[in-house]
Amino acid sequence: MSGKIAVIGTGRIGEALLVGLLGAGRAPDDVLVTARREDRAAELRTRHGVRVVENAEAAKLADTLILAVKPQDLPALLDELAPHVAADRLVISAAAGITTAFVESRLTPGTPVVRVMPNTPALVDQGMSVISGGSHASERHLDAADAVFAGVGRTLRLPESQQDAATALSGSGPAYFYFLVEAMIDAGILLGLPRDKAHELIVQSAVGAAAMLRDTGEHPVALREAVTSPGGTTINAIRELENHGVRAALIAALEAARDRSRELGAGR
Ligand SMILES: NC(=O)C1=CN([C@@H]2O[C@H](COP(=O)(O)OP(=O)(O)OC[C@H]3O[C@@H](n4cnc5c(N)ncnc54)[C@H](O)[C@@H]3O)[C@@H](O)[C@H]2O)C=CC1
Ligand SMILES: O=C(O)[C@@H]1CCC=N1
Repeated sequence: MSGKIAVIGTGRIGEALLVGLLGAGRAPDDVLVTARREDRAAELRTRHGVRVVENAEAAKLADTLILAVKPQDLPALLDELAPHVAADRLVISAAAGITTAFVESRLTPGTPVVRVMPNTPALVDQGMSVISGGSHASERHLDAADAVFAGVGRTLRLPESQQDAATALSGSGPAYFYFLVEAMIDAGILLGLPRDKAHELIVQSAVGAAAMLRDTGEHPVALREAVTSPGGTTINAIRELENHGVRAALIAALEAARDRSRELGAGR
């Protein structure tokens, strides 16, 4: 399935996907976006050279619709789009928590719906997108969704029952790393380093650690052990992390994110 793609709701993740799609070589003429406010529409036109259209027009013109509005705004958007979405279109929802069954229930019966949980590193082609099909999504539709998101990073298919967990891990995941980086830069300040130098040291350490995780195939425990010299500095830091319950805090944090994803979908 090729043709035009529309990003409906071009906020933070919508724009990240847009940039990723254009960066992956999709022609600006083949990408439509929608925005609620005219100043935002003008910004998107100037910044990315894409056509900004009304939601209804996007639904009529695009073969694939990516819905990237907040879960709370999705019901109203679906009601607005439904009369204009032909049942041969592919509808991809990126809304946390919202089930394909809910989206299907608001559209023409038989419309293929795919649920995708992307993440913002799609902006730099390093996204992680988790894909699940609804009841009318065939292998061809899943392949089509896969092809769109593979252009902006890695993709993984999981049963929809695991999407709330995936949302907690990879959808929200980048935020946890930014939080850690922010805290580690603060530590650099405490240790007397200038902020820009602390930033450089931590960001490059994060990039290096991420590349090691991805490229060596080593388990994170082995990689951490290789940094942790007997009687050295790292083990003192690790002891403090364990004393402060950082591992348990992360487990609880991701569980809370998973629960919120479930809540967002509940009753819808
Ligand atoms: N921000 C992220 O890292 C991720 C977000 N998501 C999901 O993506 C969705 C959007 O999240 P964000 O981008 O963070 O929110 P956001 O608030 O930055 O973007 C939502 C955009 O949708 C627009 N919008 C709302 N109703 C509209 C309508 N009827 N027609 C056209 N545009 C409309 C808003 O004006 C806004 O620009 C949510 O459902 C979220 O669960 C999924 C994965 C990652
Ligand atoms: O915070 C949120 O609800 C969205 C979903 C995953 C990442 N951001």
